[in-house]
Amino acid sequence: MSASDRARSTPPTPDAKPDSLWKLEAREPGDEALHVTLPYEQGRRVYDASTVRRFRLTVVEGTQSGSTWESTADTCSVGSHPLNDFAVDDPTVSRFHCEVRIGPRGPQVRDLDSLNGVILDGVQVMEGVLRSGSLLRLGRVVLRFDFSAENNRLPVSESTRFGSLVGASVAMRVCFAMMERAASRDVTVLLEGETGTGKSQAAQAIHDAGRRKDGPFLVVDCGAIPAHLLESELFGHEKGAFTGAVQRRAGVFEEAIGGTVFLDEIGELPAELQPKLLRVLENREIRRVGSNTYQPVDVRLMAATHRDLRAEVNAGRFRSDLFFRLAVLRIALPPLRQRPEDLPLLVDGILGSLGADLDRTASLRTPDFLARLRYAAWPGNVRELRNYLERCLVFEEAVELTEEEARSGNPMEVDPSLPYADQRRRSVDDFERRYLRALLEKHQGKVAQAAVTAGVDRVHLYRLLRRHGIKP
Ligand SMILES: Nc1ncnc2c1ncn2[C@@H]1O[C@H](COP(=O)(O)OP(=O)(O)OP(=O)(O)O)[C@@H](O)[C@H]1O
Repeated sequence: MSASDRARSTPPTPDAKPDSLWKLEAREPGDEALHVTLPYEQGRRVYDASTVRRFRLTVVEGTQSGSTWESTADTCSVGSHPLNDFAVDDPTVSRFHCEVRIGPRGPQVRDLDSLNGVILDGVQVMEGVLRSGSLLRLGRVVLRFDFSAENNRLPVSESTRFGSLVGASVAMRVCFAMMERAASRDVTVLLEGETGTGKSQAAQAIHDAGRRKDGPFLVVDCGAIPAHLLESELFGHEKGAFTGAVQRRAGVFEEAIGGTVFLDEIGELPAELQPKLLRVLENREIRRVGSNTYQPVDVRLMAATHRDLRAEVNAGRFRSDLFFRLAVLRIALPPLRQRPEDLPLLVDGILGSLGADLDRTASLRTPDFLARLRYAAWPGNVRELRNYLERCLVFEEAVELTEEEARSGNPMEVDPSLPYADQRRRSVDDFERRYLRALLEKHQGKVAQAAVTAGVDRVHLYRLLRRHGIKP
């Protein structure tokens, strides 16, 4: 936070709590909880607060009939695991069944890939909009959603920047508030969000703003390293531990002592390595491949994922105990399409970082230009915006957006001003991209399996993926 940002502190809100530490609501002995209550702090720094409607979930059918849960923030996870915000003890309810969230377009429910699905007012949905009185059926249990009379306040940073990240929207400033908190403690952080939303930059910025800033910050992309090499990459190996281990080698955890290890795409961590990582988080110790002894490591861990790990837990692909150890503080970075009000700041910040002077920035960012950016879809989020702005600088004008960047939210939309052949190609391209992404998601990126399901040759599938720039 800059000195000028700090100077803009506002007086404490009337209901500011004197509590200067965040509260981790542990619900099982030894377990840190997923649910973090971020306090308002008096004295040193004061957060603005934005408000969200408070809501209530009541069990109207099922064994816990009559029990109620009232929101304290903007989200509620519901499931049979005791560490959910609202734990519903019923065998037909999945461990993480669904999430209710007050989003930019009002209250919504999202199915977390539960076994029995979410039936909203009689209709099965993956995502659906709620209204007061809506009924949610989860297996044999029915919940009613109601708004309460009061509002909840969310902690919002007073700053529109954290490290290299910028954003003026409430959603980003809520994230910045959490990042400021994460920097002031050694807590394990799980960063969630679509590709290009700034997860890696956020991890780096939290490290840089924390007490380990002079120590190493080492990144491992769990999805990019073959499973059989990942263990040695993380924990190191002894000489002769396996064919090719000609000498003893320290792993990333040893090399990062005094600093931070950032595990990108943690959802790809192979099942056999999950208990080993859990041990690092629980006991702060590692064992090199081929060694019989554990050694202590003083390392902070941060992780990122573009998947919802709770759905991975439901599917049995990710250990729930590891999820809770990682998710002591969860920061969900919102997609760019949900925060168009960030565009002017992002454009200025990115053009500046690309070396554009004030004149070039001013000539490019006309109201028309910003309006076009506002209606684009940005599936690759800020990374895609950055690439686009770089193109504009190279060509010294506001170049056309590519089809993918420009596509509005509705994939079925057709443009009758285009020739038939162009429109058809556009629709087919759109279908192919969405199909390929869903196919890979279903098969966790395993192209051979995906090709069998799709009924196409593996080589053909690779060619399609390459054509659309999709990495398995
Ligand atoms: N809020 C932001 N402000 C400024 N730049 C941003 C912001 N968010 C992302 N960026 C920029 O977008 C690019 C992508 O960011 P980053 O690599 O951190 O995303 P990511 O979520 O980790 O992506 P992936 O999941 O694909 O690895 C970087 O150049 C980063 O600086």
